[in-house]
Amino acid sequence: MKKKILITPKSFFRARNKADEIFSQFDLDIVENNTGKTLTKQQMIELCSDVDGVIVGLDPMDEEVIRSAKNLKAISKYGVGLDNIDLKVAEELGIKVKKAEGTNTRSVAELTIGLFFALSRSIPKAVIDVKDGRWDRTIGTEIGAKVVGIIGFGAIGREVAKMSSGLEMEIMAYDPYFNDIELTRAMNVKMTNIDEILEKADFVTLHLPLNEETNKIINSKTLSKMKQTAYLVNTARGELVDEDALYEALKNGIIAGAAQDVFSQEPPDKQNKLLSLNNFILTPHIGAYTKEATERMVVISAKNLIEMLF
Ligand SMILES: NC(=O)C1=CN([C@@H]2O[C@H](COP(=O)(O)OP(=O)(O)OC[C@H]3O[C@@H](n4cnc5c(N)ncnc54)[C@H](O)[C@@H]3O)[C@@H](O)[C@H]2O)C=CC1
Ligand SMILES: O=C(O)CCC(=O)C(=O)O
Repeated sequence: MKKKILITPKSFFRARNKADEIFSQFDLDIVENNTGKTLTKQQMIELCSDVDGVIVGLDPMDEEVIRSAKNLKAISKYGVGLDNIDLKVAEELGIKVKKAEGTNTRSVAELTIGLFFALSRSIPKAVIDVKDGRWDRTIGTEIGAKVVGIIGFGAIGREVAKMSSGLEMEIMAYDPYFNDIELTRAMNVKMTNIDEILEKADFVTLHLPLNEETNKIINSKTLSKMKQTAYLVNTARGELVDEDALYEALKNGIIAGAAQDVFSQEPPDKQNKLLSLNNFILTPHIGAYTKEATERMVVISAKNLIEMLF
């Protein structure tokens, strides 16, 4: 029987041909998000009203959207963060949910390491300076032998650890749900508590999911435990960091700098105070935006949806 599906992520359509090979074997009526943007809740309610399945990016799939989608049987996440999907309601209604596990691990880890360098050598400032006619040779710091503190030791956290090890960094990690001691020994990673990470790390990097437990895990109290010379890097989710507290910490020299790929509101408001700070750098949620990762996300999210629907 024909199934109607909705595909929302903009970058899905760049590698669309990879999914067509999979879709062509099934009887599908495909609706596409042609706005080129993340959809609003109202748009999701309208577009999901009669679909059997959805491949969803960062668009809201909250309780109201899910309950209003009367035919919905499957949600395939284009990516790995499930924080935009109300998993409890989906479970209650028997709607299957699957993420495209591991598809963007390498890309996010590479961006994270790139942000370490961007911060430690003030690369964004240096580019702007020279283009604006200033020859200001800022003295940075080396990364080798510095301590990286990884909060969330899942797929991306472990990939960052591997790359940090190649840079000869000392590696610490905090993850209350990770207990493969053999692996951490083999990787030369010290598993510890969050306080030791905050107190000792030169780079604190976030790789944990957003949920009730982790919302604002970085706040004025945790920031105050960090070294004045330390950098915070967030390529996970904006809401993990209290942005007002981060602004105060950066402005008052509580920490040296921060980089974010993600914001609690995307795109951030032009008035967002963080954007006015020289020691704050950012990228527009491009962690998974590589040719390789998007192709993997397209293939796996398409396969996952088909598996759940047929
Ligand atoms: N910037 C971007 O474009 C992307 C961002 N992400 C974000 O990165 C996150 C991590 O992705 P993966 O590593 O693939 O997920 P994963 O599920 O493999 O790893 C997450 C790890 O966090 C740990 N964790 C859970 N609660 C924790 C807590 N309270 N404290 C410390 N650790 C905790 C889990 O035990 C798990 O090991 C995603 O949830 C997503 O929000 C993921 C992909 C792309
Ligand atoms: O870039 C995307 O659309 C999704 C990437 C992401 O944030 C995730 O995988 O959770």
